[in-house]
Formats: sequence, C-alpha cells, structure tokens
Amino acid sequence: MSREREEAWLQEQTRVDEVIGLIGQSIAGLEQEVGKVRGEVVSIRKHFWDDVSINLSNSSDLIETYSSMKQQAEVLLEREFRHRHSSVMLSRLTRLIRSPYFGRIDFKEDGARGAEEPERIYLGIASYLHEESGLYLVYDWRAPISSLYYDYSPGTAAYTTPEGKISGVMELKRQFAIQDGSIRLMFDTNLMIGDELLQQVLSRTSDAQMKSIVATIQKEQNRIIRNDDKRMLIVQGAAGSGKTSAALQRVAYLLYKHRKTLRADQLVLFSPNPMFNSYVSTVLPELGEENMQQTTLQEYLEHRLSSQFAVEDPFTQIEYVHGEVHAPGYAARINGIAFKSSLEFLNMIMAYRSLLEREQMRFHSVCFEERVLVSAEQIKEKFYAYDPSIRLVNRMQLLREWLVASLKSFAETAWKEAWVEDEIELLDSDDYQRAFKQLKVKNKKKRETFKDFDKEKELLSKMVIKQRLRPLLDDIQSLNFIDIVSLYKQLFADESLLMQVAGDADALKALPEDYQTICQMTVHRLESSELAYEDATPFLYLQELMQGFQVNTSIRHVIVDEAQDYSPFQLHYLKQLFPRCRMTALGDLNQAIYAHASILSSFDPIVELYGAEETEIIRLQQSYRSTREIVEFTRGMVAGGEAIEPFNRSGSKPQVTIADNESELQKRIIDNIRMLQLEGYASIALICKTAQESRDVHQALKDMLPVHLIASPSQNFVKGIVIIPAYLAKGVEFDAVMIYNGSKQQYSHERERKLFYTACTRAMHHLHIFTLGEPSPFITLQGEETYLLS
Ligand SMILES: Nc1ncnc2c1ncn2[C@@H]1O[C@H](COP(=O)(O)OP(=O)(O)OP(=O)(O)O)[C@@H](O)[C@H]1O
Repeated sequence: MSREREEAWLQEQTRVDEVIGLIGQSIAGLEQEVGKVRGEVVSIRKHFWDDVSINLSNSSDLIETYSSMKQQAEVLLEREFRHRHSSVMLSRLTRLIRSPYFGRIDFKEDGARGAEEPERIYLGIASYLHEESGLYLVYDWRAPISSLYYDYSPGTAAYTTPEGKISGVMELKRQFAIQDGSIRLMFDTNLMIGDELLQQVLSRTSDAQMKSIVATIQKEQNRIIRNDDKRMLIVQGAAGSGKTSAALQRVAYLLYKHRKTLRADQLVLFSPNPMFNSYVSTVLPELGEENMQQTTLQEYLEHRLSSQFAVEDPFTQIEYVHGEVHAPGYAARINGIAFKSSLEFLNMIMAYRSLLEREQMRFHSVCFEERVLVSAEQIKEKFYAYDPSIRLVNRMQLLREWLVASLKSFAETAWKEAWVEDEIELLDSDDYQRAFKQLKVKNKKKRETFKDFDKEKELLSKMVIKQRLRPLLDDIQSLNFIDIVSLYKQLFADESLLMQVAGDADALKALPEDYQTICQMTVHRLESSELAYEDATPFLYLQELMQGFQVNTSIRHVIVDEAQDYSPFQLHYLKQLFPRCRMTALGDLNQAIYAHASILSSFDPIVELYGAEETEIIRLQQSYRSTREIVEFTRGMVAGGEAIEPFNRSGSKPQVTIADNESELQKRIIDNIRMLQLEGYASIALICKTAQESRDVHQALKDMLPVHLIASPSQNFVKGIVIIPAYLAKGVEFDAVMIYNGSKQQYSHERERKLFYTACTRAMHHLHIFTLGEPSPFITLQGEETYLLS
C-alpha cells in the first residue's frame, strides 16, 4: 500500500471510529429515552382513570369531565408517539453502527469560492444527524445528493432536488466495505462506480435470501430506482441484470421519498410463486423498511374463484405444456391458451357484454328449498324489460332490489306455513329467550299485554323464516343470481355466438383454426367444475363485468416481477383491479416460459395500458449474476442475446457431460456434487424439466446425498443441494447449477428453448449440463469454444 493511501486509510478509520462512537452515544441516549417513555406509557394507561375527575351531575361538570379525559388521552397519545419514534430511530442506529457507511463523495457546487473545501458526503443505509453540530455525518442513500454517487465518476456532476438542478464537480469518489467497525476494503474510483467492490460482491457465494445492492447500485439501475415521473415503468432486462434487486431498492426509495404519504402496505409485489416471496423478504427489512405486501396472481385467482371451481394453477399448466406433449388435444390446448390470454379475447368478452345487454342473459332461479320463488325465466324477462339505455350493472342493481322485495313478500306469508311450526319445536332456549325479549319490547311500545300466545308464535315463526332466508338474501345481495358459469360456458358451447362476438370485436382473424376443439375442451372442463388457468382471468373478468368490478383503491404502487409470465389479458385485469396505482413491470422476454403470449412480446399492448405519455421503458443489458464464461455460453441460445454484456468476472467454462444410460448419468452427477461441495459451494441446484422428473431424480439420489426436493411452489427456498423444476427456479440463483438431462430429446422444441435458457442462467459461478445421449441443439449450436465437452 502506498504511503499516501495508508494515510488516507488511517484517516478514514479514525473517522469511522468517531462516527461509531457518536452513534453509540446516541443509541445509549435513545435506549434511556425509550425505557423512560415506555414506563410513562404503562403508568398513564394504568392510572388513566385516577387522574380523570369524573362528575356527571350537571352540564358544566360534564364539560369538565370531558376535557379532563381529553387531556389525559392527549398526553397518552403524545407519549405513545414519542415511544414509537424513538424505537424506530433506535433500530435504525443499531443497524447503522455495524457499518455506518459505504461511500464518500467530495462535491463542490458551482459558484463555491475557489479556496472553499468541497463538501464531504458519506452515504449509508440511513442518515445520521449529529445534533450538537447540526451536521449530517451520514446521508441516506436515497437523499437527492446521494444520486451523485450512483450516477457519476469524478468530474462534472449534477443532481436534482425539489428546488431544481444543482451542478458542480465531484472531486473524489470512495467506496468502503466496513464490517464491525473496521474498514475491510477501500477503493477510490475513476471509472464508473462499483467495478472493484462489485467484483468482490459478485464473487461471493449465494444465500437462501436475496441481498440488498445498496452499495453497488449501477447507473442504469439507479434510473429504475429513482424513476418517479410516469405511471408505468417497464424494465426489460437480461437474466441476472438486477431487475428484482433494483425493484426492491425502488420500493425502499419510494417509501423514503414519499414517507409522509406512502405506507408499505400500499405497495404490492406480484411474485412468480410463493417461494420467491420468502426469497426476497429480507431485503427491505435489511434496508430498514417494512416489507410491502407480496402475493401471486394465482393466490388472487384462488381467493376469488375457489368456491366455484377447482382452479388450475400455472404450474400444473406448465407441467402439461412441457410434460404431456403427446396427450390427445395437446395442440388445441396450446392454441387455446394463447388465444384466451390475448387482448382480442378480452375485446370479445367486452363485445359479449354488449350482446348480453340485448339477449342471451342467463340467471339462476331463486329457490327456497325445492320451491322456485322467482324462476330464471322471470328474472330474464324482468331484466330485458328495463330500459335498455340503463347500464348493465345498474340493471343488475334494479334486479337485486326487485328480488329482495320478492323475498320479503314471500316471507310475509310463508311464516304461516305448517313446516315453520315444526321448526319452532327445534329452536333452542337461546332463540326462545331472544324472541321473548323482542316481544317484551314490542308490547311495551304498543302498551299491549304480554300474555299473548298467538303473538309469541307469530314472532317465533317470523324469526324462523328470517333465519332460513338469510343465506338466500345474502346470495341475492351478492348478485349470485347471475349465472356466470353458464354465461362463460355458453360462449364456447354455441359456436355461432362465438363467431358473432368475434365479429363484433373485430377479432375474427384471431380465432384459432381449431377453435371448435378448443370450445369442446372448455365446455368439458367447465362441466367438471374445473377452471383451466387460461380461463381463470377471462372468467373473472366476465364476472366483474356482470357484477361490477371489485377494485382496490388503497394500493398506490403495483410491482410485477417476472412480467413476461403475464399475458396482456392478465395485465389489463390488474390495471382494472388497482385503479389508483402506478405500475412497475420487470421482465425478460427470453425467459417467457408460459404457453400464452407474453406481455413483453410486443411493447404496444403494455404501452397502451396507460399510454405512451405515461410510460417509460428501460432496458438493462449487463448481466451481473453469472461469470463471463456462463454468459458467453448462454446468450447465444436466445434471440437478441448478443446484446447481453457479461460483467467482467471470470470462472470456469460451462461443462457438458454425455452419459449413455441413466445410472451413469446419476453417478456422474453424484460425483460432481461431491466435488462442488469440496470446492466450498454452498448452494447447488440440480435443475430438471418438470416436477415429475424432479421427484423421480430425488427418489433415485436421496439415499446417497442430502438433497432437498422443491417440487411445489409453496415450499420455502432452502440452502444446500436442491432438486427443482426449471420453472420454480425462476428468479432465484445458485452458486452451481447442474442441468439434469439437457439432451436433444428433452430440449429441442422452440417452446423449450426459453425454459432451458432460464435454467442455465440460474448459475452464478458454475454450470454443468449432463445429457442422456445426444445434447440439445441449444448446446451444440453454441460456439465450441464456449464450453467443455466430456
Ligand atoms: N448493482 C449490483 N450490485 C451487486 N449485485 C448486483 C447488482 N445488480 C445485480 N446484482 C446481483 O446479480 C444477481 C441477479 O440479480 P437479480 O436477481 O435482481 O436479477 P434479475 O434481472 O431479476 O434476474 P432474472 O431475470 O434472471 O431472475 C443477484 O445476485 C444480485 O444481487
């Protein structure tokens, strides 16, 4: 180390010591404060009534009592607020003291006098204000001035504040890695930030949890994080380019920037599967923020539809797409999936709604026990008797009122029926008591005598009727008299209707050639009370059009990760569901592994969602996850892959091993896993094509190695050796990846290309593909120099 550098290091360590000392003092003060205020809160709560003087004798005493209570309540509120505030500060400083900052910039604003020293800005995961001097000893990485660190190398630089742009010269940019109070690494950078520190960070072994990237955010990623102008932000980025990482940092940024108006529960992340939720769940707490809500589209669909159907999940659909290629009707199902996820089909459903306003509506009869109170036919007649200019949803409200009235008039006579008397016999004593109480109140009001047997019986009978009609009334209130299942089924059962609707929606050309088979298959499944994944969103959309949209207005920001997995139809639906939200959609078209059209296959429909004016598209080409060798091998597998830039981190070339039979294949895999373990890799994945294959391989290997099977999306992500189907490994990463059988037989069809690419790009340091017989063309078409064959 040069002398100059040694001195700088020493100076910085001295400052680190000072800052840690000061933070320590603040922590001690806060601990005292928290303890004291907690004691006060407990004591006020305990003695609340002792200190309130209660006197209700006359109005002035009443006012005095009220104001004394109010005063006590205000004191309690103020103490509770102080307690919360100090506790938050305390936990922030406790996090900061371990590693107070990771960067420094020296910045001289334009207009500062020549002799003036540049301002030194130290950046950390939270700010630290030294109260006595009034100086910020650490700036929050999200503060406006901190963007200089991410956006510039030394030289002229500028940042934006709410008051405008501030320009100047950055004279120094320094990066640190501080652990337990000691500077472990220190770099001054002239290039763009991160290269050396990033090298170190990316060379580490992976973890079962994603990590924050706050110290090494790259310029392009910073654009994603701080982009706050447009309603829609689309990020199309290569595998491993940091889309998910940037999205989580973005959430932390938004929570900081809008801290007065935005709460964590007003943001929702749509993840590819529940396992992914646990994988990313520690990033925000690590940054000192509460987690946002996390869900999956499937979870939402289940929540809305599972009472009516067995709803197929997307993973069962993928298993079918990749595992049942020879099943009868396979091609029709695939075409059906693509068709039903298109915007053309959405337009057809809209056209269908218009048609239903005039004809073909379907209702359930309103029945009590076996008796039809209002027949489906009568409801339909009534519906079409309303003024056609009234909107469909409003006509449904009118129908509802009419049916509630019909039910009431039925109740008015039904209580006299003989069966009601039998039911009274079955009432328990609580019911009797309740009836008597009511009767007493009524009699008091009407000044009648109580000993009235008939009145008592009438009251009990009416009570019985009311109880028995309650579920029916609830059903009517929820508009369940509209027969949505028949409406959806009718669209496929009556081909002429489908043609008419397609014609009205200008979607005739989009109808697949084999639509008749698709129709039959759809009807067949609905008749078994099953809803295929591709039907779930259209069905729900139709239901909302009939019953009125159930929207969520409290959500202000929706983040859709792995956005390529969503169809245009599904994204449109999400937009309707969250009418007040801004949206961030992050994805990689090359990882689109579903059979439906991806929203990213053309940007047009997704841009149309909020309009070009309100949409920003950012592309990320640099891949950080994998070594240069792995990126150079995998990028050739996908269209446009040549644009993907590897980060300059070297490792061994991907290996391809051919085995003649399955037992040899497995033996080689076992040997390889043992070797990888000796080399110190902590997370190793054996990636299979389907869950079925994963289960079989697990069965074969489990007695020889400690392997975990992850075959269901609801499992948690675990460290160690995992056997996992490719579609569940989406979004996550491993130190070493082995592909179970990358043979020509397994991966050669176009639809398998992206699945294979997704599997290979999960590797950070080591990729090894084992094949049973001839390797897949996705391997052999790569340059021979990009991999090693054995
Ligand atoms: N600026 C950065 N600094 C440090 N690490 C980074 C940075 N950007 C990305 N990484 C790392 O690169 C890896 C890939 O990031 P991430 O999973 O966010 O990428 P992705 O684009 O969502 O990937 P995929 O689409 O393949 O799922 C992670 O280990 C992440 O920590």
